[in-house]
Amino acid sequence: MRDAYTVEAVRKAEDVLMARGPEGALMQRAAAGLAAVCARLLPRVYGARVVLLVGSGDNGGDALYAGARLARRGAAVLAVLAADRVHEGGLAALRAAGGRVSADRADARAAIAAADLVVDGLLGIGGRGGLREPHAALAAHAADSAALVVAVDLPSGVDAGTGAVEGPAVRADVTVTFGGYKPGLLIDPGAGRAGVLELVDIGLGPELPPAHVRSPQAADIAALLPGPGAESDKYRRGVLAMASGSDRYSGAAVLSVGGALRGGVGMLRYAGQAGVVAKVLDRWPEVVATVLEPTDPVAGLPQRVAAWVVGPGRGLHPAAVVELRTVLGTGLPVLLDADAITLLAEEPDLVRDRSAPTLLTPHAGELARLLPGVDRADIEARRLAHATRAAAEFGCTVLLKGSTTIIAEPGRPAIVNPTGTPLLATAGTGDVLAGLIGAMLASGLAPRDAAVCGAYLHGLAARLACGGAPISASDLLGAIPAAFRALR
Ligand SMILES: NC(=O)C1=CN([C@@H]2O[C@H](COP(=O)(O)OP(=O)(O)OC[C@H]3O[C@@H](n4cnc5c(N)ncnc54)[C@H](OP(=O)(O)O)[C@@H]3O)[C@@H](O)[C@H]2O)[C@@H](O)CC1
Ligand SMILES: [K+]
Repeated sequence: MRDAYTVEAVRKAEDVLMARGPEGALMQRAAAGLAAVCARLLPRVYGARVVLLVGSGDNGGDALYAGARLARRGAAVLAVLAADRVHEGGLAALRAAGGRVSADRADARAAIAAADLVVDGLLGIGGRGGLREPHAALAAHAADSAALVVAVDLPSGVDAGTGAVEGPAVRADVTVTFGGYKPGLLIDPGAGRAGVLELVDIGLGPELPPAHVRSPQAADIAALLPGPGAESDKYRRGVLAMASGSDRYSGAAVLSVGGALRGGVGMLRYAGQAGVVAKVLDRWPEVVATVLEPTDPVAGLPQRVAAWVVGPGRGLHPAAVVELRTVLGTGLPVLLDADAITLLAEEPDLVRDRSAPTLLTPHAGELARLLPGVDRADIEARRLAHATRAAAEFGCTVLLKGSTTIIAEPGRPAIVNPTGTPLLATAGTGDVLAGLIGAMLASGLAPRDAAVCGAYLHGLAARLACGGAPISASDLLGAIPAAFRALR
């Protein structure tokens, strides 16, 4: 698990340690860790051309002390100063180690273009908003250079707490972060700027509160996943009921059912209109299906099931409303996706008043419907805040789909899924996800764990499907078994 902490929590922990230890000890630990990662990344430290981008704060101090360490090992280190005043001790250490210092813009540009390694020490957790000048120009030069870019603590211009990027920001190949991850390193757009993450332990651990945000790794998912035991039968593995698709959107039914079957559901009971039932059975003969009568849309809904998935491609007509009320009226775990979320926006109390486990899986546009006064762009820019708010307002688990999928539940740290990929931004992949998570719910996982496992496998399957080439939702279905195998 990667644990991320708010800036306030990190600063508080640092204060406690600084009051206890010798002055500057934390910065020396940070700089030593940073220099070690830089040395590892360079083919040879001796003679390597290293440029430090140095801002006015302690982030620049880290860069200067690390630069001094590299200079002592024979690297040609140049510090480019972005402010009139920079960390004095760090500057003195660099000079004493034989490093050079420049504040000349033309010099800086040429040196960055010719560098092997650029160390971004412009801003750390003290940064606010998009980069000002000359920081922005230096970040642009680093982006134009063939040099490897290593960010100190976080890429400058990324908001440490949220991952928001408001204007120019550094794009790093590697980010060396200190004491604990910051949410902005795990959540897009910040996560996309951070490259590979390296955590340096500076001893904050015992002073940190519980994580604000967590990001599960492969071993965490493997430990959560239900596996069929020797005595499993189809009922113990879970029976899932599904109300997805319609004669108009039959693909949503075929894909969501496929997601559940590939997700390891013991038995799937599907209910829908005659035409869509035929298509589901044609593709997935293992499904137990019921045709719903137009005159009484709920009489034929499956009974004796462990969990429900409602909504993908189901439509917004009156029968869908009656169906949604009926399913939410059971005491079973229910996943609401797509059209069911749009309907819920009209009757939010259906979930607010519910005490049984409930999971909403909106994308940003759907979440905007649930949160009055917020638009899609706001949600994209501040995903963590809005997912957390929706979970609190509806008193349930919320999985916000997107470039970084976030899973929020009241009173628990939010989870960031690390396997997301832009390849998933294609029609039908959300239907597959709803089915996959439904299978986990039916097997008995709590909504948060089911959502975490489903999102992780879904992203991994997308990455495995075509080796980085564009994929369809059907390709994604085909790759789910490989994603499971990769975790075993
Ligand atoms: N605390 C510790 O024990 C340890 C801390 N450590 C390190 O310290 C880092 C935090 O250091 P920090 O607090 O000095 O802030 P930092 O991020 O360097 O910069 C603040 C300066 O930037 C400026 N500025 C802000 N926004 C800007 C913008 N958009 N564009 C341009 N400028 C902008 C702002 O100026 P202002 O806006 O106030 O005028 C202010 O002067 C932390 O990330 C880690 O690397 C480690 O050594 C471990 C021990
Ligand atoms: K930085």
